[in-house]
Amino acid sequence: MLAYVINPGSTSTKLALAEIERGDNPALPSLLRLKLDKTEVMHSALLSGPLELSDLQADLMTAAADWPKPDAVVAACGLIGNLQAGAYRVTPELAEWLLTHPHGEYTSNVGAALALHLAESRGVPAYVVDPPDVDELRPEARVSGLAGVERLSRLHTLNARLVARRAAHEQGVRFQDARVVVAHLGGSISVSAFEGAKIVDTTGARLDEGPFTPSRAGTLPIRALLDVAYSRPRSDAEKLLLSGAGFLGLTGTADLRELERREKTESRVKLAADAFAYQVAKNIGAYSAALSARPHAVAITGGIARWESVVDRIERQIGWIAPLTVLPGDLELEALAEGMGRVLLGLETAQDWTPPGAASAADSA
Ligand SMILES: Nc1ncnc2c1ncn2[C@@H]1O[C@H](COP(=O)(O)OP(=O)(O)OP(=O)(O)O)[C@@H](O)[C@H]1O
Ligand SMILES: CCCC(=O)O
Repeated sequence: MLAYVINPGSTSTKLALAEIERGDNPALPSLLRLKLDKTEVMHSALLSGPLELSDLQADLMTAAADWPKPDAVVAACGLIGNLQAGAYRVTPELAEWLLTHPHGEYTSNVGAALALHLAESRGVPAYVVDPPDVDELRPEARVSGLAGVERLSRLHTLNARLVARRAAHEQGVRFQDARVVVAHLGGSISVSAFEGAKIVDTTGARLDEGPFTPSRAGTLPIRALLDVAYSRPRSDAEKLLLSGAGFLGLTGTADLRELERREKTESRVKLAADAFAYQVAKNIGAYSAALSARPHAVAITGGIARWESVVDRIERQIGWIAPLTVLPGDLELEALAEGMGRVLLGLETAQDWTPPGAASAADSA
């Protein structure tokens, strides 16, 4: 099977021609064979209007001009409304909804429109896979200690699901039978618990919970949070918590490659790295406890998984919980291709998207 794969980013769009086949292990049917021919289309500004969209559509058509006809086109997408994980058919309504209801700074809001354009030009269907707001939380995971405040599911779904599946397969366990904890350690961070192929609990990835990040504060003591909130306007508080905290606030830089070099000679940097590894380990422990039994695997991914001494510290602390899989960087193109492949190969069924709220409005009518 062939698919065009699109992953829009803030400065470029990653594209791939993916060849996807069934693997040869009948015990692990979703362990697919994947060949990706990757390319990158640069764009100078965040897309915000129809002109920029048509420019990018034209760029992608040029990049894929010589590619053979695919069976489908698949793209990453933004928030589409608290759904189950998996593939969703892109309709003109979904593409338009993502462009006109962008929640937050999700550059991938444009993904569905790009996929639809390329797919229509080739006469094949378009899909999006595993949006960031996939919501499969246990009912009790939703409840906070303050009535009316719900915990949200918003995470690095694409990468985390792929990494969870690979970690399960590494232990010889089918994803739907596995319990896995995934820590995505990138520019933003989420730690999530997977059971029965569902994301049953997560720290979330933005103004939610979890470890500090290169420039975000992560979970804070409530009294400190109140001090921050009451000492400045909300927008300044958000700016501080999202882009003036974490490693940046503790050491003066969010460049972790630089900190990796400095940690041997600077006690302040070593303490920050110790604290980061400690917070990640504690969250892995907490999300292991969200599972019904000991996890089959723990996995670490994202750019920070390249910082070897941090990974070593984490492994020393959580090694007793389960074997550790380390997959540095992000594998979003692979995740999109595999998600598409599972549908094209008949291992999963694609779902139809309805706008958030449409079902409940219909129910109450
Ligand atoms: N070799 C390395 N050693 C230490 N840190 C590294 C290394 N390589 C990358 N990083 C850090 O990883 C982080 C970037 O991770 P990643 O590329 O996963 O982030 P992103 O894609 O920008 O964001 P996100 O993962 O939240 O979508 C940066 O803070 C960078 O400093
Ligand atoms: C998945 C969410 C990532 C972010 O908002 O940083």
